[in-house]
Amino acid sequence: MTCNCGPRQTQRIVRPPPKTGCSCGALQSGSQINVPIIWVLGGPGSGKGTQCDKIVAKYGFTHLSSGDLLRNEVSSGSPRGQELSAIMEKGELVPMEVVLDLLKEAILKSLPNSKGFLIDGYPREKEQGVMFEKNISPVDLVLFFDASEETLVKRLLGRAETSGRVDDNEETIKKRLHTFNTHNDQVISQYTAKLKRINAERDVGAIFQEVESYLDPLVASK
Ligand SMILES: Nc1ncnc2c1ncn2[C@@H]1O[C@H](COP(=O)(O)OP(=O)(O)O)[C@@H](O)[C@H]1O
Ligand SMILES: [Mg+2]
Repeated sequence: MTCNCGPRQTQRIVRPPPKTGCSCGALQSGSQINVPIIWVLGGPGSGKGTQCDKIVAKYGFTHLSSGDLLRNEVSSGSPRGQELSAIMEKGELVPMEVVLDLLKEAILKSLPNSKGFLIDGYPREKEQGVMFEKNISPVDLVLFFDASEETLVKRLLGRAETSGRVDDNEETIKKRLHTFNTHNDQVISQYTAKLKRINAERDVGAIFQEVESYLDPLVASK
């Protein structure tokens, strides 16, 4: 017996067109991003937050930390926040869609007034980077703060004394470092010309000088 409804597999997913002229489908609102987008990468404790604060002070960029967005969701007490909390306490990565949604919402909210975006601690996995560029915007620059495991542990244990973060304890730190090391090489290997590998063992000021040498030309060219 033949059936004329056609095999289910052939059903197409039709994406709605973006509301404005952009054919790449980035950002559902149709808003174009014409300010710099910078990913800030590095192991936990490598100084991403510290450098982002200095970048914000000089360039007025919007700093979005995926970790902070997630921690805000946790402290909102929503059911999604409770699930996230359990994952983060284990030092594991939360589902990709959740982080991407939170970032997208935050970018859209700040877009009208932003001079640029620092995306701190994202992407953690190769696929997260692919999804970001597909769904939000291409990245302009990838800053990678490179420090040894020994330095990272030392700084995080220092931060633990004041941060109150549930994941700043020795056992979770080790798991976070393991998670980071497992994924990071794959993430950064995707980017060649845009990737700036910065020696993060130095003092805060020396590191920032190098950061400025990448951001000044970028800002001038946008
Ligand atoms: N270049 C540096 N030298 C020494 N300590 C640093 C440096 N950068 C950051 N720190 C300290 O290390 C800890 C982790 O820094 P943070 O910026 O929170 O890292 P991340 O955001 O990458 O996890 C903080 O206590 C911070 O003050
Ligand atoms: Mg941080």
